[in-house]
Amino acid sequence: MAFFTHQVCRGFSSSAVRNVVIKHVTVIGGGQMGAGIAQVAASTGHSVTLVDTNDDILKKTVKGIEGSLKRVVKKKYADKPEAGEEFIQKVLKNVSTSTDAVSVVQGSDLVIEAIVENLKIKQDLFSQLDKAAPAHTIFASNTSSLPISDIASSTNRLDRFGGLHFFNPVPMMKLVEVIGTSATSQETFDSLLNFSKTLGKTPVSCKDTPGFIVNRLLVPYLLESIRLHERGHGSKEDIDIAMKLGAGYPMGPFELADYVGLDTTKFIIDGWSQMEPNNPLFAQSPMLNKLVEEGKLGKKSGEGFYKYK
Ligand SMILES: CC(=O)CC(=O)SCCNC(=O)CCNC(=O)[C@H](O)C(C)(C)COP(=O)(O)OP(=O)(O)OC[C@H]1O[C@@H](n2cnc3c(N)ncnc32)[C@H](O)[C@@H]1OP(=O)(O)O
Ligand SMILES: NC(=O)C1=CN([C@@H]2O[C@H](COP(=O)(O)OP(=O)(O)OC[C@H]3O[C@@H](n4cnc5c(N)ncnc54)[C@H](O)[C@@H]3O)[C@@H](O)[C@H]2O)C=CC1
Repeated sequence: MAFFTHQVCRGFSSSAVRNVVIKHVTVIGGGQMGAGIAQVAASTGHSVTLVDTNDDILKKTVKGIEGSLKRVVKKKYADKPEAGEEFIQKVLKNVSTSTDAVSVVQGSDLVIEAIVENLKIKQDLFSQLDKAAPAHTIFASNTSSLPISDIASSTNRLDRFGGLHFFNPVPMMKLVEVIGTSATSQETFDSLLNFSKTLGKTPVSCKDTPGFIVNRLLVPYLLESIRLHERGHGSKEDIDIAMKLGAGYPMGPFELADYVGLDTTKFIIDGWSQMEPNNPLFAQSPMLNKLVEEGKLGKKSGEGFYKYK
């Protein structure tokens, strides 16, 4: 259920929106990001419905959340294993699953989309949800690289649409980028900022520009690392060691690209190179393209630049 503060809604089309205190969250996409977002929301007392395309994926996602929670409690409840187990069960009770996004959004204050990085697929999803969700429900995309305004254009709730960009692995990474478009209402933006804080994260405000802040800097760096290797100027192992020990990064660029997912990395650079074909920062990488074509998508598929068990 939603609760509203009694503020005046300034100059936006919706009559239904005030600052929404978010209690029930629908997370769409149970992959790496959706699982992490659902886990963190459920751990901070929100009731969460997690949606994916089939029950096998959802079972795997919930198992993954349980595994991640075990890692969290191992540290947090090191001296009190029973309290740790109790915490895990409490969190898991806050999570339900569904393969029918349209039916579950009816009870949601916030929908966070974390499906494949493809504009048309995201637009199709939101267009359907827009017809089913209550007026007060805020929609947010976790897109890495697509304009939020383009995704939102498939709906009639432009004032109640924003970006919530989390980082991988969500349980560990403290940042959330909150993105407002020119049509996002102040009330929606504030609700998203407040929600990020209730998750224990630190939000930063971003404009709806390509890659927001982090990815606009990070993705060209990842691609330039791959190009450096393609030019024969360093092995991937040496480049990874160099950036960890020479620049203090927790992962080298090849480890990180594998961790993010090579398909997602390629989706990002494909979109930007189409938008600005002459920008050398957004140039394609034959090596990245080949790996994705071979289904080597990084850690999640068992092989990318490196092999994983
Ligand atoms: C593409 C986009 O749109 C945006 C993005 O997300 S870009 C990617 C941003 N992310 C990064 O840059 C990540 C960089 N890497 C790191 O910060 C770290 O390597 C890391 C936090 C992922 C792992 O830390 P690490 O010290 O290198 O490795 P590791 O020993 O496995 O983990 C340390 C602890 O982190 C915690 N941890 C790591 N992953 C976890 C997870 N998924 N769930 C819960 N806990 C986790 C655990 O407590 C773990 O301790 P245990 O080994 O006892 O389980
Ligand atoms: N991987 C990363 O490091 C980050 C990714 N992102 C963004 O988050 C989104 C998801 O990325 P990942 O979790 O890495 O992808 P992923 O490939 O791990 O998971 C995507 C999930 O969405 C599901 N899905 C696809 N279409 C669907 C639909 N129509 N309805 C319901 N479920 C559907 C898939 O079955 C899959 O389980 C992308 O937009 C990506 O750009 C954002 C931050 C970091």
